[in-house]
Amino acid sequence: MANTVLRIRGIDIYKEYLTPDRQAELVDDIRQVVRRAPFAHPVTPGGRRMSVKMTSAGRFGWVTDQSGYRYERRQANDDPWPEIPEAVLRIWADLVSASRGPDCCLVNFYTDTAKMGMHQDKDEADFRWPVLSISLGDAALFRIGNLTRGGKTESLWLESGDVMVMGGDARLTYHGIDRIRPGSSRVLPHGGRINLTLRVVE
Ligand SMILES: O=C(O)CCC(=O)C(=O)O
Ligand SMILES: [Fe+2]
Repeated sequence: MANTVLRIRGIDIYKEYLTPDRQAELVDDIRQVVRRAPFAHPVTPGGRRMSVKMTSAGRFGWVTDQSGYRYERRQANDDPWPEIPEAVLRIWADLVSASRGPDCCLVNFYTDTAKMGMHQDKDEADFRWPVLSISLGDAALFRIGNLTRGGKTESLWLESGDVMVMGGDARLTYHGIDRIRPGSSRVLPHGGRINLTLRVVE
């Protein structure tokens, strides 16, 4: 596979990092995760239902509801979150750290019309650890902003098999997903997009 690494505003984007076989394996693994931790539409602290469906794997899951954004050790039904699949951990070990694994794999599912507003990932305790993001399925228009809200932005399409690392000075860069390009991938048989973000929480 071609391994073009783009660097945009300090964010590393590994285009086509995952072969089609690895992408298919990850999709199967995520299907198992979702069986044990079903997707839900989270509600923001402001009371708005997010268009993206979410679930998590790992020691912590990221949740949001009227009482705020946070990490939880258990699902709403008190079950622990499923383990992060080995194939997912391998990507972190290869690109971030072989000695310290992530605590959370947030799983986002985007239907054709879902999007995610500009935000920072800042609910983690130690920003020296990057956030690693894996894209599967339909392409998504990813917008990269600045360390404070507003200002000029740049956008790029994240495609199935792309892996991104937001670390260092770019760890707290504002980012979001403007839109999905429906029908752009066959990796998910029923369409849509899965994004996995790996985070060190504690
Ligand atoms: O879907 C993406 O590529 C970005 C997801 C994201 O920013 C997040 O879950 O915090
Ligand atoms: Fe984010």
